[in-house]
Amino acid sequence: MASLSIDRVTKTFGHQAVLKDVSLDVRDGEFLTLVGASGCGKSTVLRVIAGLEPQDSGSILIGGGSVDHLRPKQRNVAMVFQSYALYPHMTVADNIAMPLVMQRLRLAERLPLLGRLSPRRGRVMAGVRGEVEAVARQLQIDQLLARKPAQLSGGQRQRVALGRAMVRHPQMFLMDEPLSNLDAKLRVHMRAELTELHRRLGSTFIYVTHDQVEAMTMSDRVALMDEGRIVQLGTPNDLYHDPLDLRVARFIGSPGVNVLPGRVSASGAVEVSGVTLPVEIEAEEGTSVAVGLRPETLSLDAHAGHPRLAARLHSVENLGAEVFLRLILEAGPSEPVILRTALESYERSRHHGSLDGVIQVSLDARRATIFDAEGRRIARRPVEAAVVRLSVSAE
Ligand SMILES: Nc1ncnc2c1ncn2[C@@H]1O[C@H](COP(=O)(O)OP(=O)(O)OP(=O)(O)O)[C@@H](O)[C@H]1O
Repeated sequence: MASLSIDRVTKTFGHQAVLKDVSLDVRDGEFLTLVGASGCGKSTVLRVIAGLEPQDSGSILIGGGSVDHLRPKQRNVAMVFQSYALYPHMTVADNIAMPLVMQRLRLAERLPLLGRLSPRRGRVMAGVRGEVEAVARQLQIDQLLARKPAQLSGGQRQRVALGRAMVRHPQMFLMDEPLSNLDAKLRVHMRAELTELHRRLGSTFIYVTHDQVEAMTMSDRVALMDEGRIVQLGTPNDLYHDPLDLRVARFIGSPGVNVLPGRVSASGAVEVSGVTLPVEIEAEEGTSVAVGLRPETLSLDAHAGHPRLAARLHSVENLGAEVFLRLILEAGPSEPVILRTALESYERSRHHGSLDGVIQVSLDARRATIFDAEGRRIARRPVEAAVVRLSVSAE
């Protein structure tokens, strides 16, 4: 177990700057996920931590000490890949044992015939077998130890790859899209298994994925990367509810955030799609802004103090417990916005015929996030709070 500190790391391939001044502190025992679109540099960060790729500048510290001068083996970190990288001709037991065999037997002792002559080999291998069995029991693959990888399911193969990483008791686990070869159902199952494994081992996990659901469901904290930089580092809740950049708002969440063009009024309020949001932001009158509205901030039911947008129903996606409605705003962009609601609310509105013709959609402005033309979040405070503050200071 160890903490990790990445300090102003840069990396260039040819003329392409792939990592641009990346800094990141990961706590001992933390599950931290690097998430971002393909090519943003996530795997390169992992490879630099592992020592598989030297950085151009900056420093990597594991457990408080620099590892810049250490070779991959000496860093005592284990990497788990999407392609399980198992040896097809070896049994599960031999695959898991491999790192220990390489560590503990000399070259001659590893040779099939010559090795048998070594008096040490039997003792070492008995110990290795015990450790392999213990790890296999933890991963519930102990009944598969005699099989070859071809005789395993995808999920079982991934567990063997995890076992091979665990058996070394590394300081930290580096995982590069380990679930992306699995089908959707198994991925959901393995997400829960990995979270549980992390809890049991108490080790530091650095996990790379382009799947925001994996990042949101498994991690203590998430670092969202774009074009070689970390755009935001925070808890899943921070990234979802409090994105500091429009790229974060757009990347996190499914269905995605609605983004509407808005304009700052004379009072500092935001006008969007024909309504004025009861918020006050720190921007000049006339400034163009982008208003981020998560699908659950829109509602079919009227709420006191919530502005209402006029819209027409475009299409309905019923998931059983909840329903996504695609709506075209009467005063807004031509592409639909998405409203997420409980089935009962949808059924009620449908029953009352209020989904026919023009629908009044209420909007919870307190949960809207507002961004400037560069996509940076603009600070805001609710008007009600501002009014209270003004009246207090006037007394
Ligand atoms: N060894 C290399 N030589 C040249 N370019 C490389 C090398 N490794 C990575 N790159 C480039 O660096 C960029 C970042 O790659 P990286 O694999 O870190 O991205 P990623 O975010 O992990 O993407 P993905 O999700 O597709 O794996 C890409 O444009 C890639 O083509």
